[in-house]
Amino acid sequence: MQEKILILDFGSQFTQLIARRVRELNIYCEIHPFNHYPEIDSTVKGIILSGSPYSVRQEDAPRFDFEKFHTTRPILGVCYGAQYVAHFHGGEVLASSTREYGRANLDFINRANPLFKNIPENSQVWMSHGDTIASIGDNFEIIASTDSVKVAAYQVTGTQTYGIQFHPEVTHSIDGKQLLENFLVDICGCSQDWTPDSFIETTIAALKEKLGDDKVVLGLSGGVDSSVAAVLLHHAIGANLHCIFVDNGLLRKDEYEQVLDSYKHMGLNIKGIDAKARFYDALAGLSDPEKKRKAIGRVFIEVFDDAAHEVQDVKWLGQGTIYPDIIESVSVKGPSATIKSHHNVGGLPDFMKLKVVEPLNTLFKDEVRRVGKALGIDPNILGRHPFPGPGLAIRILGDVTPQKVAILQEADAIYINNLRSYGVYDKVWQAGAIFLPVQSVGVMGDERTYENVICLRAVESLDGMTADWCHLPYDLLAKISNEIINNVKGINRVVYDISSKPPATIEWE
Ligand SMILES: Nc1ncnc2c1ncn2[C@@H]1O[C@H](COP(=O)(O)OP(=O)(O)OP(=O)(O)O)[C@@H](O)[C@H]1O
Ligand SMILES: O=c1[nH]c(=O)c2[nH+]cn([C@@H]3O[C@H](COP(=O)(O)O)[C@@H](O)[C@H]3O)c2[nH]1
Ligand SMILES: NC(=O)CC[C@H](N)C(=O)O
Ligand SMILES: [Mg+2]
Repeated sequence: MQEKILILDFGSQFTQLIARRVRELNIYCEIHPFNHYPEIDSTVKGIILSGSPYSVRQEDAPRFDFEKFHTTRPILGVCYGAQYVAHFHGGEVLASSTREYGRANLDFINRANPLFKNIPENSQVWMSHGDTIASIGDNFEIIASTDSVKVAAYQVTGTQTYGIQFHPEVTHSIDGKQLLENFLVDICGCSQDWTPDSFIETTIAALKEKLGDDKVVLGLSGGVDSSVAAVLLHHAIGANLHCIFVDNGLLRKDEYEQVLDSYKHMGLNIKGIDAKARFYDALAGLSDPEKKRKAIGRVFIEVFDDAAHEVQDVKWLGQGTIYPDIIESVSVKGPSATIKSHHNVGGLPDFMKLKVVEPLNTLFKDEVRRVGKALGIDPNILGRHPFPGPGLAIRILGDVTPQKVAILQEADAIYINNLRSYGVYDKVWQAGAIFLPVQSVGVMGDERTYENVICLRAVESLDGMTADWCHLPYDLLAKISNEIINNVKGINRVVYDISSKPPATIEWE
């Protein structure tokens, strides 16, 4: 059985980052809401309590059953997690006079404590809190301090429960990774054997057992996630995997033909379905982003359902869902406020009698790429920028028409080809052109024009959850702008998006 670390989420913006750091140490972990987690069985080697936007002093602050785990497993409370344990066990948490946000140095460290093994004097840590642990219970021992935060780290004496006020998961905590490794390896006893190869081996074995001789239909999009999912399933069930690639009329220029061709070379059993008209019909007259997404999701399901009937006796629908898709749709206080409906999360409609198989639903994107590499998948497929299932429909603001799609495809192709020829495509996490339904005045060949605007978007990111806009070179932007305005009929202005996520999102709808 796969050993793991459980991360209980109290709503911190850094919870995912904790998970990433744990995974980087080749240790498997799962995030669960503080009030809704699976059984703590023998595979759970330790528990991390996340930070939170709440204060432990608030009436409605998240509470959980700490006594249940205390002394049964090593526990590391981070920020809110540390404050929580201190506050309810003989100590006191108060509002500090100033909010402490940023770098600090540990001017006292108990070097004999295993949590601080190999961590140098004065180690820089990163703080983000408005409350402070003013006093601790008798059986607590301070194991690190800064000049303004006396209880920067503590241990509950005689137990393996620790609390730290700073955030080891943030890279500004220079020795944060070492501290996490100390906790996970030395204190929890994790074996660091979770690698792409071990993932592939256990996943293929588990898929074989789960699927037996059943047939699976998988939506293949040409993207990284579904490609890796398809190859894993292909290893497990061979010819019983039936891949379907839908031309929804919302793909990039020439993508349908190129993708079909590259998959045929991989030995996958793949069928292309031209459903352009069905998607355009469903989108006609819709301009609300959520309505557009819902309509696309519905048609996808209908097309998959038809395809499944054609194959006959299909029991499963395969999907390339990855971990962030799932995390984004759960929250610590009930279902999260929906920011965008990702069409592949949330289950299938009742009429579809298929069970869902999602071999990658515990992986982050970079882990999916590593697994794909270990499976020998073409680097050109693995290196592709993420492209949303609803495709160009959510990059055309407002209503979608085949004419607008054609304009956007041309502009987008010029943009992406230039990123490639300039050698920056692989440095960018994701790029795409956006069609703005805004007309502005221009002048071309002495004639007045009154045409639409294309916005270029390019971001850097690790997993799509947060993102910064890319500082693309001016000469490259100038070349792209020129080419688009000179070659794409209907466009007379190009702008560049300089918003980061949050508060903006990567896609515009
Ligand atoms: N045109 C399509 N044809 C068939 N299935 C699709 C299509 N577009 C999306 N899907 C399905 O929806 C899932 C979610 O799409 P998503 O874009 O998140 O993942 P992806 O395309 O596999 O990877 P990437 O994030 O790199 O684009 C895919 O894994 C795939 O199963
Ligand atoms: O499969 C998908 N179905 C969707 O409905 C969807 N919406 C956004 N995305 C992709 O998710 C990442 C984050 O996007 P946002 O910052 O726009 O939310 C980015 O990589 C987006 O391209 C989607 N992918
Ligand atoms: N990052 C945190 O967990 C913050 C905890 C608490 N809300 C505070 O401000 O101190
Ligand atoms: Mg995609």
